[in-house]
Amino acid sequence: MDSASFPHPLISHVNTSSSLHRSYATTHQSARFGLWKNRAWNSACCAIGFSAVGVEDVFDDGDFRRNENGFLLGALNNNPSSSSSSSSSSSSSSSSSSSSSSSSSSSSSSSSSSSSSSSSSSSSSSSSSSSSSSSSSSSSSSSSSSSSSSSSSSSSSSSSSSSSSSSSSSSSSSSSSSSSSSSSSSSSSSSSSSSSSSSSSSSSSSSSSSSSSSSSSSSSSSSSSSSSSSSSSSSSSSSSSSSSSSSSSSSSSSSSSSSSSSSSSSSSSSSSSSSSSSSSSSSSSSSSSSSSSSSSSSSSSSSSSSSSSSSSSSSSSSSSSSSSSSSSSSSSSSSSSSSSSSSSSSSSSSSSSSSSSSSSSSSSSSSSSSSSSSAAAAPFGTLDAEITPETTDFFVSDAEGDPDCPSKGYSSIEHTLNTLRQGKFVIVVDDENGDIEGNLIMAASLTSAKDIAFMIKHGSGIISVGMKEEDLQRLNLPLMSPETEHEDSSAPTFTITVDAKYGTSTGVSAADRAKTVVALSSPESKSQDFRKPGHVFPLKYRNGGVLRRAGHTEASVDLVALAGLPPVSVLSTLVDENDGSMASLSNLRKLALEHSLPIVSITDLIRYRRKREKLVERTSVSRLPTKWGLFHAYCYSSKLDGTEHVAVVKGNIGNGQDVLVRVHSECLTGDIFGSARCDCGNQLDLAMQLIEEAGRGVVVYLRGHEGRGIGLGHKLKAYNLQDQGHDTVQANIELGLAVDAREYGIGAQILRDIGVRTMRLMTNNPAKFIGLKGYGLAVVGRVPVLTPITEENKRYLETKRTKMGHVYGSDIQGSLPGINDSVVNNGDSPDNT
Ligand SMILES: Nc1nc2c(ncn2[C@@H]2O[C@H](COP(=O)(O)OP(=O)(O)OP(=O)(O)O)[C@@H](O)[C@H]2O)c(=O)[nH]1
Repeated sequence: MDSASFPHPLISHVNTSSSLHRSYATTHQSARFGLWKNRAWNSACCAIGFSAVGVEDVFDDGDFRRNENGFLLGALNNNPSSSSSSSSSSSSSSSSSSSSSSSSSSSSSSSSSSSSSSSSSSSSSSSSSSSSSSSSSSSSSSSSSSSSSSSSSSSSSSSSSSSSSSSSSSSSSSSSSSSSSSSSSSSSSSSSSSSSSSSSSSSSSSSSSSSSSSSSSSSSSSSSSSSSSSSSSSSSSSSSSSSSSSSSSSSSSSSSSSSSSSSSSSSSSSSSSSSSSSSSSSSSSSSSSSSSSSSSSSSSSSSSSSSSSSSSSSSSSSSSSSSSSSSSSSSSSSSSSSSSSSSSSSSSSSSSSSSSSSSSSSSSSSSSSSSSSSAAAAPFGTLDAEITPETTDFFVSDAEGDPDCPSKGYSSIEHTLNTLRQGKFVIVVDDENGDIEGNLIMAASLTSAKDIAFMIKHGSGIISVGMKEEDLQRLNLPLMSPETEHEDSSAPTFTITVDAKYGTSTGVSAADRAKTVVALSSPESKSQDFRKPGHVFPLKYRNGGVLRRAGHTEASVDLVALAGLPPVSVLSTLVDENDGSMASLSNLRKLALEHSLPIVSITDLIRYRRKREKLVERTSVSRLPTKWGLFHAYCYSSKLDGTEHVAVVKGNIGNGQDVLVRVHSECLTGDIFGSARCDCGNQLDLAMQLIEEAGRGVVVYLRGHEGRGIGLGHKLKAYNLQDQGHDTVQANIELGLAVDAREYGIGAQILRDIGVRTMRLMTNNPAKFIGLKGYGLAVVGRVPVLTPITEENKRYLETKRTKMGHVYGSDIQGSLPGINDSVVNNGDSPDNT
């Protein structure tokens, strides 16, 4: 009948921990080349998102553009290590910068950085990164920066100034070196420098220099930090980490301090890493900054600056190593600082396995910095969070499946509807990735005694009737257990049972039950036409149907309604005729074959409905000046539940190509009150800032996503559990709630309505880019949204990485539902989850 679990991938990307523990692939190569053919991936994508190609057809005007690098062609940074750094400029004193280390058993590391500038383009990225270790040779890293200059006064103005400055800085590049010591910087021109540090057994040093930027009034400073370590790795690591953390804190404070001078966003990040065992090497990072008037980039120890007027920037980083992945062992982390996005230069290294990444960085804006700075910076090394450049090649897939086609082995929706119109049964199966449940369903209005006998023979014996709320109210049929409706969205919603009063005897025979079912389907029926309790079990359909809950009740009513029949269904769970257990998929298929019944998947039904129904309505648009700049606010109302969502739009979306997009889940505590428990507020700030800098983009703010869909009250309860030792995933489970009940279809439709066609999505969450694809949208790039890691949020972030598949690095270490899970928990910081 209806035990379908709420966490259906198409509805609420509820990431059960099991599904979340799956990783993309065991290797990056497989991530790059094998993933798309991976059936699990396909089904995950099919289930959660939609094929860009397929949906394009639906909307007709979808215009999908391939990544210019081409699918699968772009360099995937599969070097688990990378280096990152970021820098910031700050007001007077402080410094920034960061770095990461890499270890190499032997010797030196070189770093190079390159800066690239791009002028006009909106995108920029700066970056950072972490380090890598390689047993053999060297690693290099360097990186980049972002700048912020600050000037003047108010925070608001300053933020805009920072934005301008950072907008001027653009791009990042990365260089990578592979095995040997060479480093190549791929992308662009300008300066590169290298620094090297070496240490004998292990050392890490990081040096960074930063450049300053000054903007009109304010100053800038540069600083460098370096850390070195000596032999003992532990001490070195600790020292480096502490140094880095201190640098980070200083940088974060610098960001805030810069905010004092002007608030600009700047930020910094640092990272350090320590390698546990063997060695460490250093990396240097450089930062460059640009200001509106001048820009410079510098890199590492010696800084060379290039100036070009407006744009510029810098960054690069990379490291490489042949094979070892540092990410797991040596942890490095990075953080953020301002700027960037987009254009990534993907440089890649030549060597087989390594590639580098650079990335961009981010920052927190002044306003957010308060929260970030309020919490002590965490010692890095707990979160493997390399910052990477925007990537373009790991989630645009041809292999998502065509939503017009049924899943393999299932009947099409159209065929199913035709069958229902003829008064016949169909078998409805919930997601084959979960526990299978098959139900025999048909239109209640067309049910005969023979049909009920068939259901009794093959089913559980319980005959249920799916009904809409208004019909239940008309018949005065309250829920048997009202509290379950809200507390447990996965629970079937049985009302009190009934028998038709007229023309029946005991109510239990097939004929009597058929009469009851037909009576329930009649719009003319009244409450007094039924005896209560009885032998038929009405079930309350949740408004929105399978788009809200992927249950058999909703599926059956949706199908009957789509067939043009009164929206009342009859359904019964199919069981194994031999032992009474739940019928297996093969049993279901056998039954379908024997009786020529269509067998339909709820996943396909959801896809079918989503393709055809508009779920949001634009209700108003207004000008919205913000502290970041001028935006326009678009209000949308969900047709499913009336929730109002907002999209904040910058610039002219135009042809909708390559739009910088953030789909942000509501987090009252983080977004409004600056909670340091999570990174939400800082991410929102950063997204707004980056869009302002880009001059074009959209933040969709999804209400109802609070606490990953569990609501504010539950989230606060989850906080308490986390204070008692649970991680964020365990806390939700402990509360009996979904780990992640969010659904992104509404967000996708809002983006579509605004005119977005292809987007560079700012997220670290794979579920998001999967969930947003389709609807005539394609995700052509990912822009990491990395903000400072603090003592308060580091465990949360680490849990997101290890248990929820969030991707922080250049390598794909996160998980995606449906992909094997051997890699995710790779040993780093297990106790942090
Ligand atoms: N249940 C629960 N929800 C939380 C907690 N901290 C933040 N959230 C919610 O998590 C949601 C944000 O999800 P995240 O996983 O942080 O980030 P994301 O949006 O999935 O991914 P990004 O795009 O990378 O930011 C918001 O709705 C927050 O309210 C927590 O401790 N428990």
